[in-house]
Amino acid sequence: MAEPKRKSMPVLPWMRSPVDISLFEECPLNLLPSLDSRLEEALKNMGISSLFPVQVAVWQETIGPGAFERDLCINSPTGSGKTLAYALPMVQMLSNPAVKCLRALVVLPTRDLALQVKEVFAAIAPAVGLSVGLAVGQSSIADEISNLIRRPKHEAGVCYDPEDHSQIFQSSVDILVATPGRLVDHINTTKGFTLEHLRYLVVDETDRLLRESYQSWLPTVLKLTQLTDVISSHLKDFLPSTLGSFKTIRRLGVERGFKGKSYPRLVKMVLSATLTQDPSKLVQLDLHHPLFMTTGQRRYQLPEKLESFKLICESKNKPLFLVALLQTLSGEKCIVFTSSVESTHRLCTLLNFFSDLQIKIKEYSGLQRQAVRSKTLKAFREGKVQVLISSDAMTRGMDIEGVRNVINYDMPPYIKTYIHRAGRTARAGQAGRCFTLLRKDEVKRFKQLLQKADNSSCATYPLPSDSIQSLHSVYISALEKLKENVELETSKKRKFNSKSARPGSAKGKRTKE
Ligand SMILES: Nc1ncnc2c1ncn2[C@@H]1O[C@H](COP(=O)(O)OP(=O)(O)OP(=O)(O)O)[C@@H](O)[C@H]1O
Repeated sequence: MAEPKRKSMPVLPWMRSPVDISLFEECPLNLLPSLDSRLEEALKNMGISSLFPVQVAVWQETIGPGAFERDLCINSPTGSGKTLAYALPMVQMLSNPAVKCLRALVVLPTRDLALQVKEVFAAIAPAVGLSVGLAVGQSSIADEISNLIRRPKHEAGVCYDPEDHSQIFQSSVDILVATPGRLVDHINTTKGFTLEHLRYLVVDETDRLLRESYQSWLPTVLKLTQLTDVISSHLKDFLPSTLGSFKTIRRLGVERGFKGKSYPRLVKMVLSATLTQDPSKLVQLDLHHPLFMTTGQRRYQLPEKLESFKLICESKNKPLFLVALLQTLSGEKCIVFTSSVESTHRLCTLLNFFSDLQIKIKEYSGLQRQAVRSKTLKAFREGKVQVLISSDAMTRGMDIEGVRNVINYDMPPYIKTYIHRAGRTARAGQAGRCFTLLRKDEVKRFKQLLQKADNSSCATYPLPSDSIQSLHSVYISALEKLKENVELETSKKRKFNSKSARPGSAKGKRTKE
């Protein structure tokens, strides 16, 4: 008899005795201890009447007895409500500010994700006198600066030191939601942008953000928030100019939860549905006495009400199976994931040549301009588009109401990819289905991959064979059209590239944002 597989033990000792989020229960707002009544009202306006388990658990460690004493590392399934889990206690702690200054920073890997998180803050923060800003490069840097920094009118007769930015610039926001690249731009170049007063740092989708350096945003932020005024006077002349305004040194002070320290500790919360346990990655965060919070015993969890199915077919018949599947799903909102931006484009073009398919299908990928992506996303949210063909640009964090199905057109290479893709459905306790199209030779590897997650059973989805047969002739003609389309696009691209390469050509000078 085969020996049962041993669970892998985290290397870091503090990860071995986590708080188990699954032991917490939903809590009605009126029973949540110490919740500010204005926030309760704001939550009700959002349609929220109780907090989810991860939100209750984090509340206990922040506003409750935990009192923000420790940095929190939160591993909780997709759609379990992690955004509000960190947003709510931070907003409550920062409520009724005496002066406006940037005190909370939330970093996310993509613009669309940052926009989504900003909406959550914007729904609760104004209720307690806080404002939220966005630094994602969606608008011009000048527009962004004017939304983030205020320059108060000078009073007559008062002398101002032009070098002292704190006298002439003021933050317009208390909370900033940012992508790493734009954040570094502001740190380096925006006059008056300061992390001097920062009290909370959230690194959402931590494992994704720690995978790349993104212009060294993390060491930069940590450096700027760790230095004290005392050190500053000695180091001032030696810091590289890339660290931007030296006004980002934090002020001295004492606050609750930072016993024995003469300056406020920067509280960090890091989160993911697949939080890394790699010490070499986590060390970059410089966590203070971290507390690991996770759901259940298994490292990887899928949403409780997610059903997983597989469809086995030959490579060349994949489009046919996909079309037949989409027909059986009869217009339900659906995201189809492919392995690359190129195959996203090709598949979307091909599907739109299936004339009988009465479904609005659009692509969403990193190859497109942000404006196009945002427009597509809006149409998908509003239900004007029913099927989104996406590269992994949509994999993480995106919360779109009513997505009932996720289809892996290409098998996800890792369990983490499966979890994040599948997690676009079955959110907030709703039911959802994840279908994966597989070649015969992929079945075994896919089974092994799913075994790494809880509730990993995956039945074969029964597609009636006549539904596939009937599509053959349309498929042949759609393929022909796709071929013509690819040729046309290739020749257009060639022409564009040769024009761009000409010396003095305006297009040749265009740079990517
Ligand atoms: N207490 C609540 N009651 C009802 N709905 C909630 C509650 N908290 C969050 N939600 C909703 O649940 C959905 C998922 O929340 P959220 O996006 O924060 O999940 P997540 O855990 O961050 O997921 P992911 O790991 O995919 O980023 C959102 O639509 C959100 O509005």
